Amino acid sequence: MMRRAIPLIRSVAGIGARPIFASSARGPLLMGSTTIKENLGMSSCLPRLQRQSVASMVFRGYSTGNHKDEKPDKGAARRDSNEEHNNPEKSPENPSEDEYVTQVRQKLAKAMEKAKRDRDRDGEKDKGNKEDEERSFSGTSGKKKSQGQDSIEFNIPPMQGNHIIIALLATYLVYLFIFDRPAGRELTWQEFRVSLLDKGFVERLTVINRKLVRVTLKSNADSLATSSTWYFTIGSVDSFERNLEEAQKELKIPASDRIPVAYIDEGGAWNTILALLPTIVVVGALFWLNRRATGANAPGGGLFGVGKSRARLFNQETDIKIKFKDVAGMDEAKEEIMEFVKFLKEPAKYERLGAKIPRGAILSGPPGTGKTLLAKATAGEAAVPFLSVSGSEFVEMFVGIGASRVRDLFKTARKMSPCIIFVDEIDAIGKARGRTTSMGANDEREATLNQLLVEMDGFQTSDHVVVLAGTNRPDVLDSALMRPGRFDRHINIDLPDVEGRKAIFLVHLAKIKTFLDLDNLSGKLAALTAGFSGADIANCCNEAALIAARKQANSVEMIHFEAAIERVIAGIEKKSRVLTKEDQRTVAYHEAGHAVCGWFLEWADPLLKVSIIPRSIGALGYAQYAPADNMLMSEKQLMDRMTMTLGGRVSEEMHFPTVTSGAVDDLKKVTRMATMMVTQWGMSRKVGLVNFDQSEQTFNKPFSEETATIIDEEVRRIATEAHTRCVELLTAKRNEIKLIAEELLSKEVINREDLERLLGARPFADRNAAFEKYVAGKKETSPDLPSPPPNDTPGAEPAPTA
Ligand SMILES: Nc1ncnc2c1ncn2[C@@H]1O[C@H](COP(=O)(O)OP(=O)(O)OP(=O)(O)O)[C@@H](O)[C@H]1O
Repeated sequence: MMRRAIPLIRSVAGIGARPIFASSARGPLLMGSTTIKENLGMSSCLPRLQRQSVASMVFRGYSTGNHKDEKPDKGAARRDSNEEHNNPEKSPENPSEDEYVTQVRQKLAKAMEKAKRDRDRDGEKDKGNKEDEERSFSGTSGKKKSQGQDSIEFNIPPMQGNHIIIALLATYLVYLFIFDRPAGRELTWQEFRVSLLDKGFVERLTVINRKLVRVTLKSNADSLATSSTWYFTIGSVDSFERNLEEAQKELKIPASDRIPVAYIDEGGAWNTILALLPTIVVVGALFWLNRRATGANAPGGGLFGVGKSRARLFNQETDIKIKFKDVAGMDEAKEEIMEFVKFLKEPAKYERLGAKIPRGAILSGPPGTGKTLLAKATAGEAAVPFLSVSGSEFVEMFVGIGASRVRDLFKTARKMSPCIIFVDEIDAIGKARGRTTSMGANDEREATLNQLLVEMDGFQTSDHVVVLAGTNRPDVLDSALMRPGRFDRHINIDLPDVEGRKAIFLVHLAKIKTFLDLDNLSGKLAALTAGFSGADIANCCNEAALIAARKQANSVEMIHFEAAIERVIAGIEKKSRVLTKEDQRTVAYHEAGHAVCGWFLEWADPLLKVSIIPRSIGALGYAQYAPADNMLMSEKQLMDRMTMTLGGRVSEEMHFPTVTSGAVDDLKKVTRMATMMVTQWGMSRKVGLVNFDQSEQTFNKPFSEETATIIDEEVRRIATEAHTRCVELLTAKRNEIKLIAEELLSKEVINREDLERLLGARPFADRNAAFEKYVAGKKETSPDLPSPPPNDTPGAEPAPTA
C-alpha cells in the first residue's frame, strides 16, 4: 500500500507547506494534557525552525518513548536525544541553532517522559478498576476525570411520584453531559489530516450516527497513535466526504487505495430512548398531574383544587331556618315549588304510584325578587341540605374546569341525598349555545353547560336530588335546559304588586321596633314603593331603622320610613353641593314644570313630593310620583307621561333666556318611550303593526334602511307632539308654575298637601287604588273609571297619534 510505503519523515515533509503548528496550537494531538501547554509555548518560541522538522521531532519523541517494539532508527533518535540532554555542552557546527535545537529536544524529551509516566499510571489504575471504557472517556484530561469519577457516589433515595420525574431528568442530564461522548480521544479535522491521514496511518474510517468519525489505524502506525481510539466530529456527511476526497486527491492516493468509509448507527435503541426521554418525562408529568386533577381520589378537587365545586353547603339544622312563611307574596310560586318539598319529604308516596318528580325548576325574575330566598325556604321546608352555587363560579379561563366543578357538585349532592342544589345566575353558563358572537370564548361555557345537561340526565329520580336555578334572563337560556327531564318547571317571580309589597313589608317590619299600626303602615309603604323588589323593601326597612337610630328616636316613625324610601329611590341628600342662586332658580322652575304637568294631566301618576335638594345619584332636584302597578299602558297614559317628563325643559324655555343640560335624563326617557311605541307596541300608523325585537345585541338591524328612516321620523314626531302639548299646558298654567317654584325656593321640599294648597284639588282622580286607600286616605276607586276631564286643560284631550 502506498501509505505504508511512505517513510515517516517523508510523510511529515509532505505536509511541510501546511500550517501544522497552527493546527497543533488549537489542540494537542498526541499528547497528554500536561504536554499541551509546553508544546504550545514551544511553538511560539521557535520562529526559525522548519515546521516539518519540529513536527517530525514530536512524533519521533512519542514513538521512542512509548513503543515497546522500537525500531532501530527511532531508538537511535531517542539515544541521541538523551545524549543531548545529558551533554548539553556538546556543540554542533552551527552553535546557536544547534543549541536551540538541543534545548527544544530536551524539552521534548521531558514532555515525552512525563506523558509516558502519566499514561502508565492511568493504565495501572484502569486495570485495577477493570473499567477500560472510563479511561477512554477521560480523553485529554483523563487524569482529572478518573479522579473525579472515583469520588462520585450515587446515593439514590427511595423514589416515589415526583422523585421519579426528578430522577429521570437527572439521568437525562447525566447522559447529555457525560455519556453522549464516544470512547476515545478527539481530534480536529486538521489534526486528523496532519497526524494520521497524511502519514498514511489510516486504515479505515467509520461514520457513526452521521456526526462522528472513528479512525481505525493501520498496524504500522505510530505506536502512540495506535494506543488509543481516535475520533473527530463532522458537521455533515457531505462536507466530510468532500474534505476527505480533496485530501486524498492532494495526497495523490489512487482510487483503488482510497480509505474505505463505513456508515453505522450505534446505540440505536438506547439513543432513541434517551432522545425521547425529555418528551416522556414531560408527558408523564402532565399525565400524573392530570390524574391528580381529575382522578377519583383527587385531593382537594384536583390540581390546586381548581376542579372542586365552590358550592356552599347550608345545613337545615344550622343555617336553613328559612321557611315559606318568611317568603311573602308569590303564593303561586310557593305552591308550585311545594311539590318538590313534598317529594323530598315523602318520596315513597310518589314512587309507589310510578310518578316521576320533576328534576328541577328555573326560578326567573328581576333581581332581588326573592328567588334565592324561595330556594332556601324550599330546602328549609323539606329539611334537606342545600348546596348553593353561582353560575359564574363555574366560568374559568381554562376549558374543563367548569365541567369538573359541575361533576364535583353533583357528586357531592348525591352523597348528601336527599338534597337541593341551587344554581344562582344560571345564565352565566346556560346561555343558548352558539348565540354569542365572541369567538373562542364560549368553549368553556359550552363545556360546562354540556356537563350540566349530562349530569341532569344522569341522575335518577331515586337520587332524590332536586336542582333549582335562578336567573334574571330566562329568555337567553338554552332550550335544552328547559326540556322536560331537566328543568321541567319554569317559575316566574315578578316584582311584587302592592299586596305583595305589603306582605313583604309585614315580614320585614316584624323585626323593626315601631309603635305604628303595622297593617296600615305596611299598606302605606307599599303604596309609596311601586317598582320596589323584595330586596329593596328589606333595604328600606333597614334604612328606616338606621335613620331612626341616627336621630336618637325611640322607635321607627313614618318620617323615617319616608326618608328611607327617598334614599332608596334618589340616594342621600347632598347638602354640601351648594348651587348658585341662578342654578337654584333654574332647578326650582324645572321641577315646578314637572309638578304642574303631573297635577293637571289626567293620566299622570299621583304626585307625592317635589324637592330641589341635590341627591347623591346626581339629581339636582326631583319630583316623586306614586305610579300604579299597571300591567298595561295605554297610548294616552304614555303621551301624558311623556308630556309630564318634558315639563321641566318647557318650563326652562318659558322662564329663562336659555335652556340647560338638566333635562338630559328626561329626554332619554321620552326617546325610549317613543321608540318603544313605534318599534314594539305598534302605536305608529306609519311604521305599522310590527315588532322589531332589538333586545339582543345584534350587528344587523331587523329592519331596512328605509324603515329606519321612518322610525326616526315617527319617534321625533311623537316627542314633538308631547312637547307641543306640554307648551300649551304650561303656558296656560304659568302662574301655577311661579307659585310652586317660589315655594320650592323658600322651602326646598314641598309635599302633596302643599301642592293642594297652592294648586287646589287635583281635577282628576288619582288612578292608583292603593294610593287612594292608604296615602290619600280616600275611599278605594276603580282605576278603570276615568273621571270626566275638565275642558280647559290640554291633558283632557285625547293624545294625538299618527
Ligand atoms: N318575597 C320576599 N319575602 C321576604 N323577603 C324577600 C322577598 N323577596 C326578597 N326578599 C328580601 O330580599 C333579599 C334578597 O332576595 P334574593 O337574594 O332571594 O333575591 P334574588 O331574586 O335571588 O336576587 P338575584 O336575582 O339578584 O340573585 C332577601 O334576603 C330578603 O331579605
